[in-house]
Amino acid sequence: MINIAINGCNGKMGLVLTNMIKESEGIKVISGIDRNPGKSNREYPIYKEIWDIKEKIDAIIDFSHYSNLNNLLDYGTKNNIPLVIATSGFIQKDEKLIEEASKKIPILYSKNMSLGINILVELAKNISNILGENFDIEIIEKHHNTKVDAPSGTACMIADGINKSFNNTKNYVFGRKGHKQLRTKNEIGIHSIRGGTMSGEHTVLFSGLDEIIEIKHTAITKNIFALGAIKGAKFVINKKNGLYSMLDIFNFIESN
Ligand SMILES: NC(=O)C1=CN([C@@H]2O[C@H](COP(=O)(O)OP(=O)(O)OC[C@H]3O[C@@H](n4cnc5c(N)ncnc54)[C@H](OP(=O)(O)O)[C@@H]3O)[C@@H](O)[C@H]2O)C=CC1
Ligand SMILES: O=C(O)C1=N[C@H](C(=O)O)C[C@H](O)C1
Repeated sequence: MINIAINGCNGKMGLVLTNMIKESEGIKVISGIDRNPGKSNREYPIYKEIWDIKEKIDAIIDFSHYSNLNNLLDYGTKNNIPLVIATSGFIQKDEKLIEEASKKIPILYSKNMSLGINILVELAKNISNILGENFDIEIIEKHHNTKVDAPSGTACMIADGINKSFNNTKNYVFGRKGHKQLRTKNEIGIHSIRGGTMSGEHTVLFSGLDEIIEIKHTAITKNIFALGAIKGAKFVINKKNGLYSMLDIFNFIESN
């Protein structure tokens, strides 16, 4: 049995993950952490501080807030606990900290836990390699009206993937308010839409002369992210120190 703590257990993903783990074999939530522990009733204890966890846990799944990162990494590295980090909104400096911590413990970090998005990133890289500079690339992401960070981590992950195909020469342009010049060839536009209960939609547009290629992924429910996180926890607990992505997991699942 794999014993899990959920960081951000009172949030939307915390609830979906709790319910999905209940129906999964070989894995159980035994602790939760959230800044307002009394807000929800769960079948496991909820702590305000990660340092208060009393149970013996095998891994932590983090769907919380980017401001929690230091505590999470400190706790993980000091207690030798593998981490699945799904939270978004980190800046480059934070990602450097994740990389550093992964020298001491195994960390699975992915801005999107779904299989589909990870495939979309690979497709977008391939399309970019084929099209070269001839098409303008824009990414549009749509999420629910309670999402606190913009652009989505996934939109950045897609942009970073595409940028690799251009030897990291592209600039990112977030919206175009106030722009008084033409779009340049070396930009990737990133645009955020917020509304209702959309679980997450990402579209990449490759716009050329008189033709458009569009690839889109839609998360129909949040279950897909929870499922990926569960696979992530099962994967990461048996790994050596290092930084892993969902692509490592899908290879792992195929070969097992
Ligand atoms: N990688 C992936 O596939 C996915 C990643 N995510 C990411 O996971 C994170 C959580 O998503 P979601 O569950 O929808 O968000 P919620 O806001 O619903 O949940 C976050 C939880 O963390 C708590 N929290 C703890 N510390 C803080 C803090 N310092 N500031 C704000 N909140 C804090 C919140 O408390 P309170 O309610 O009091 O604010 C809340 O209970 C987000 O970053 C989101 O982008 C989401 C889905 C998929
Ligand atoms: O906040 C969300 O809901 C999501 N956040 C992640 C992101 O920022 O990309 C992943 C997913 O799109 C849902």
